[in-house]
Amino acid sequence: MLKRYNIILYSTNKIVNSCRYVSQSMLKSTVNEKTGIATVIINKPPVNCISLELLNKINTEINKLQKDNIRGMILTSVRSLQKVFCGGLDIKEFYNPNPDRLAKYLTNLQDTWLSLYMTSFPTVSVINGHSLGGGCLIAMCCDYRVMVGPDYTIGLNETKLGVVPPKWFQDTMAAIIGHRKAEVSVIAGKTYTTDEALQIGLVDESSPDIDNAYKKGIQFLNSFEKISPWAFKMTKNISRQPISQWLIDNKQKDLEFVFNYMQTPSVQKHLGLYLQSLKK
Ligand SMILES: CCCCCCCCCCCC/C=C/CC(=O)SCCNC(=O)CCNC(=O)[C@H](O)C(C)(C)COP(=O)(O)OP(=O)(O)OC[C@H]1O[C@@H](n2cnc3c(N)ncnc32)[C@H](O)[C@@H]1OP(=O)(O)O
Repeated sequence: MLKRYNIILYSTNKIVNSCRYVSQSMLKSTVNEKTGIATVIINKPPVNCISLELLNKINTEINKLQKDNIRGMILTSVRSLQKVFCGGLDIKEFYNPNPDRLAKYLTNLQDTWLSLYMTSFPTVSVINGHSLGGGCLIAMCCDYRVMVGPDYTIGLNETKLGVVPPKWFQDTMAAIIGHRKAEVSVIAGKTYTTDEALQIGLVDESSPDIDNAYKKGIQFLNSFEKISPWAFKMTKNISRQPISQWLIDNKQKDLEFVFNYMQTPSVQKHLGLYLQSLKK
């Protein structure tokens, strides 16, 4: 049986020297057997945008780590992408969608958010690049955020695409920076530089480089060495349960609403224009 570990969601290849397992595509996950800390690296060039397949992998991995009783996790993006932590949900999943696949996607998104938001072990996102829309969401699910800077941006920018960030996206942000600041932020689809994100409390620490950001993440996880895993889990659960319970209670309603809403001509038109604007 492994020790209890913390998780840092982070993008690097060289930190972990003692690997329990590594999956080769889209998501690399390693557990340092000495420290019990998992490093989960998103590796989906060019911008780590989240397709249905990547979503499945993230959810499966979190659930695996949950069973392995790790001490903590770092979540990050592969270094070779250089300037992107996560470009958000894959807009192509929403544009002219296949209805079956869209339903699967939205269900998986709900489940992955629930898994990552409610992990029983501590989690850190090492945000080593831009982190927009769903990218900001997964970073916000973690217990601690260290963002590399100064030139990257983070935020829930959905309104800029002509879509509405669902209630649980907005609640996740409000729990971190407070209702008023979150409201102003999501309405305008605001994105923040590393310094601005630090100032409003969207991230906990900043760092000029990735290695240092990773060290800060590890320090955060090590701060739980003397905390009982049970006390950690129960306290986090009490803190986050009101937000997660809303989704658990309203999953089907939320799914049906978003499923229909995403396919309306007006949303499709906006998504098409946004996709076009991203093309080189
Ligand atoms: C009553 C209740 C109401 C509730 C209603 C709810 C209904 C709402 C439904 C909610 C679901 C919708 C939520 C969506 C959340 C999101 O995540 S939307 C996406 C947000 N992300 C973005 O806006 C980022 C867009 N990308 C960029 O800004 C840049 O690409 C970058 C800064 C990340 C990186 O820049 P750079 O390195 O210069 O790369 P590019 O050349 O721009 O991109 C390369 C390549 O990737 C494609 N691409 C980029 N991002 C995405 C993406 N998110 N999805 C799909 N594809 C993407 C880009 O088009 C380029 O493609 P080509 O190489 O040109 O083919």
